[in-house]
Amino acid sequence: ICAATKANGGRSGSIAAPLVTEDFQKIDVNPPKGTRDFPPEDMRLRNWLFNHFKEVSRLFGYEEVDVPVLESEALFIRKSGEEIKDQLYCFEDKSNRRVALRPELTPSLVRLVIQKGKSASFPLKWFTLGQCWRYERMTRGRRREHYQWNMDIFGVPQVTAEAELISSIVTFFKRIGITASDVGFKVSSRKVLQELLNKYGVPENLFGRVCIIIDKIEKIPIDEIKKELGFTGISEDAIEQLLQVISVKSLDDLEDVLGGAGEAIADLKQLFSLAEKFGYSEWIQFDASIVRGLAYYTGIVFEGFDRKGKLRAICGGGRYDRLVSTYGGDDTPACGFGFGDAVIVELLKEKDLLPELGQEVENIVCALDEDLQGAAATVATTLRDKGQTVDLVLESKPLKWVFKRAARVNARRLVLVGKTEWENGSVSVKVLSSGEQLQVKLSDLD
Ligand SMILES: CC(=O)Nc1cnc2ccccc2c1
Repeated sequence: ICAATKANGGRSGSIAAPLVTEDFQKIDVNPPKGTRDFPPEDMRLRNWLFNHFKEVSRLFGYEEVDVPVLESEALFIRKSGEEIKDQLYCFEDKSNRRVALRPELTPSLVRLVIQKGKSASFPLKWFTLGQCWRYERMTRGRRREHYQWNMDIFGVPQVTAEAELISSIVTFFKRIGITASDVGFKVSSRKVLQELLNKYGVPENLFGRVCIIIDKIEKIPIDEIKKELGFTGISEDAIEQLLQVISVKSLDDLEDVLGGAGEAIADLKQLFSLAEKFGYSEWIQFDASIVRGLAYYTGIVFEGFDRKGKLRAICGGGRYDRLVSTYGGDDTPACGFGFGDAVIVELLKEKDLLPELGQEVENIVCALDEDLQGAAATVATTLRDKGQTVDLVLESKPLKWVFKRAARVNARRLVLVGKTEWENGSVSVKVLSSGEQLQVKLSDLD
């Protein structure tokens, strides 16, 4: 108990102005830079969104897992020039361990898969919802945390895995009223780049770096891209070919450039035909310029976008077949996606699809005078034991106050405990919508 409260005999509030000792100064009531509080009305929207995330994951038969927000820094040290690494929220703890607040969830899931090792019965279909962090210079005023929904499949090399993941996101969108005319998915495969780099004899270990540079194609000028690609040591005409191949507009054009024999074409063709069967063809389109900004993707990559082009990517994911082995596990195929809680809310606002979520309480229970407070407590407990929500008035208040509160918490009915009724075991119930008032025996209250 802080000193100030102790000085008041352990109670704070109504006595003479609470003593504030010199030990405490006024605190800043805002949350740390780049972070958010969730007061009740924001928390209702967040729970609404997260319940849809979780319901969809369960609909698809995925199991929920959780991993710590704090991880060893080593989990996120990758030498591929990713933005996520520059912004790592890392520090040294009191035992001189290098630790980090996770910037994403996938590495932790992979760590857990390896930890489970042989005891894991594949395929694993996991989902999780967790807060992720980045440390950005506040110059950009961007957020330093967001919540991410992830669904991942371990142990399935076929494209059916990616097809099912996209289907789960389409299911989510449809549940909240978003249609294929609002959003779409751009789909490509990193095997396109891989086949091209192999053709030019570019060493495998440059693959991640090249992808990260290409991912910036819309964000920095093209000759900056060329310069950065040049630094990796790949040849001029390889660079020309690269930039040419990521601008093709259709799978057929891609086939002309790459030839029809490669895995990239085969995977993408299979994905588009599965999309037909899953019923989400009108949601997806091939877009060779999609690489995504994480180094570890190795195959199909996809991202959800708003067709008006006003917002950043809504979600994104893909196949990462080498990550488990890179971290020291067996050679396990894997794919998954991340879906943040920020852009989707902007989209819902845009489309006027934000739900109206008020507090819902079934009963307000109130004693009509203070020596019936105990009786009110009994009534509240009786109702709560029947699974009814009760807002029990905890101090004696004028009836006008009680009616105002009933309106604010959107109570369905008022349960008033009065002297005479209570003497014959009854309470008076007022249904607020109809104004109907009736005497009810406590035993009949439901
Ligand atoms: C729009 C938004 O808030 N993005 C966001 C916010 N915080 C993050 C934190 C870690 C990684 C990615 C993040 C992304």
